[in-house]
Amino acid sequence: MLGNGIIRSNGQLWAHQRKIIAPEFFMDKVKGMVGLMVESTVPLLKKWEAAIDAKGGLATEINVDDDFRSFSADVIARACFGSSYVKGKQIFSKLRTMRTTITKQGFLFGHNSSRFLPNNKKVSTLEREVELLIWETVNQRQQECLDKSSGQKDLMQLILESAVNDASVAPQKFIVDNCKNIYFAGHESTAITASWCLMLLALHPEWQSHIRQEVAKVFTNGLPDADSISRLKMVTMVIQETMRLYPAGAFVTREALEETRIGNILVPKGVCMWTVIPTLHRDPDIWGPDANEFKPERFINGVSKACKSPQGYIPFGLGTRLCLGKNFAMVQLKVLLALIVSKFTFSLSPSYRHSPVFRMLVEPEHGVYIQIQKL
Ligand code: HEM
Repeated sequence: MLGNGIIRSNGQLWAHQRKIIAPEFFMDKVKGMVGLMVESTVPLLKKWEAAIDAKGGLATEINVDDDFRSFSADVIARACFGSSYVKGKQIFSKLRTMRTTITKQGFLFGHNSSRFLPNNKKVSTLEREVELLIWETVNQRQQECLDKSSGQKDLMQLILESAVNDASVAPQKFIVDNCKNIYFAGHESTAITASWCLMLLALHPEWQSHIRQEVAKVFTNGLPDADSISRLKMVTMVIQETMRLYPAGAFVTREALEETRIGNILVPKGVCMWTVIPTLHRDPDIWGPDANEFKPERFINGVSKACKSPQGYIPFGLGTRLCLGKNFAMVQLKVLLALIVSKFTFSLSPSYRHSPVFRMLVEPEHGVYIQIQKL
């Protein structure tokens, strides 16, 4: 599903791809995207307001998941690719179907290649359709770049140039694989984290109040900007605690490139090690006896004071392969949560059924339903 893009590649090819993509998500670049993140939040806020108005202002049930997916799809498409949302939306929905089809077969990443399995035929068809759509978007983007000849290059343009200039890679595969990687890594992980945040905030109205007070103090004119976003301490703590309890990415994997000793375990060359993030994040030896409870206050003095070991908290992984969208995801989540909580009050709907499920990412199996009212 992810081809040979940045997520699955190693060695020279990985280093080359990381060098192109990572700078696009450095904090100074991300700070410049706060405005477009706010713009992408507005339709969601309006949609929820209209739903409440339609009920005469009474508490209204809302399923948040699809709206969060649309929001993060919009942000990533506009921030990185300048592509039209309509095409982006089709790509995301096909990638999502691929992800759920693959995980139905019980595989983690990649799928059994036997063409006799009925689901594999579906996955291959979806794969072809996704590649075609991405390629159309690339062509459209190439034309836009020619028309505008703008000095500012976005991620799509950088990937395009790199593919054309590098003789060691097949340009079409390089572009399609990396677009799929960014769409996949950047879109659903953020949307799912936002769903878990709303579920936990719905259960903890006192944290909605803390966020509201903070937002009132920090935002001028009720809207975030690059400076005020970095001062949202309560919002950050809520996101950190949510990602401790429900990290969207469930595993960090590493292959031993040579025989390696870890403590008193000898890991033979070629063995792949999987660290299960949710287990680590709920280990009472690292987090204390309240490890299963939602307590954002544990992060008040930062991650290093919240747990016994800095490697005990890894929602974005660690080391050289640390998630390169970490800043982008955090800022996006802060904008979204701050605006929602400053406009609405909400509780968990009786329709919500708690069932975290692993489908490459850990998501709420039946979605998150809330009862929401305007403030
Ligand atoms: C809340 C949202 C997100 C979570 C929980 C998350 C989590 C992760 C995790 C656990 C890894 C593996 C790190 C490792 O192996 O040490 C990872 C890698 C990665 N993430 Fe994210 N991520 C999120 C958002 C994003 C966004 C928004 C983007 C891009 C726009 C992104 C792009 C990537 C890429 C490209 C990698 C592979 C990095 C490499 O192998 O060099 N992620 N992410």
